[in-house]
Amino acid sequence: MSDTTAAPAVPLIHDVPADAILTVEDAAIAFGQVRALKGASMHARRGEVTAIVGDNGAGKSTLIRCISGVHAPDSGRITFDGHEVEFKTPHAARDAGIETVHQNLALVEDLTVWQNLFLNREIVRGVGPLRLLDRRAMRSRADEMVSSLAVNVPAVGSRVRRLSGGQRQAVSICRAAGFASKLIIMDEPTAALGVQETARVEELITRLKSEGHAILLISHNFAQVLRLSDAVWVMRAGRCVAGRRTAQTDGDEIVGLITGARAGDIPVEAA
Ligand SMILES: Nc1ncnc2c1ncn2[C@@H]1O[C@H](COP(=O)(O)OP(=O)(O)OP(=O)(O)O)[C@@H](O)[C@H]1O
Repeated sequence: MSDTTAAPAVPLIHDVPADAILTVEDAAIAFGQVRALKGASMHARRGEVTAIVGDNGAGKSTLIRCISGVHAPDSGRITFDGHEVEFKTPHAARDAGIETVHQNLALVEDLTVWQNLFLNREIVRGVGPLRLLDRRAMRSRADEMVSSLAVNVPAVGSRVRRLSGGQRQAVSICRAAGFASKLIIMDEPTAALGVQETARVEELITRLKSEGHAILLISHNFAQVLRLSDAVWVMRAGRCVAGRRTAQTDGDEIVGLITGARAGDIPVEAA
């Protein structure tokens, strides 16, 4: 069964469509006494924007940190691109094709756009023990990355500290998209942006989707979620309590699911 809105006939955690690139099943993690995830299950399909929404403290960031190798869940299972995975580090997740655009963007202010694009994945050249950074190759590849995504950044030689919030976000997204990523996770990508910059970043997200990237989007902005996403998962108190095709839901239902005014319908084990 491929429709997340349908009631499961058997007590599976949830039904997973054949084109899922990511599946999280029953992920749990505690930080001391705090059970941040209590058996969260969700999936994301290839070539779609999948949104995760929920109130503050619902577990959204923790869930994406488990997917992106920042935290190892205490229990549960994550399947990515057809394989069960246990990422020990963000680097391992990146190697598998999962890129994350964090809220703090992780850019170095005093470095240029191209240096940030290649941070920790520099191109080196040389023979034998003599290894040199290939600045020319990185600059030219950076130019290609920026122009292929048509992102609104000035020359790749500009220092990040001179860029606007939207331009920084674009650099960060460009970095995530530029390295053959299969899944791009974005945590509140427009929270700090103005109206026009938000529109540009949303265009960029739509373009990445049309190029085949799967995108996992955390956003508190319901209008944005309804505009951009194909599917939406609602988290409450450490669980994904409902999954919907976005076209089949609306803001009222989502708010009700977030607050608990509407019961969730994904079966979960007892607390
Ligand atoms: N490293 C940590 N140590 C202790 N508690 C944590 C840690 N990370 C998250 N938590 C707790 O886990 C719960 C879920 O937090 P999380 O940040 O995942 O929620 P969220 O849905 O992303 O919230 P927000 O929308 O406010 O960012 C919260 O109670 C939070 O305080």
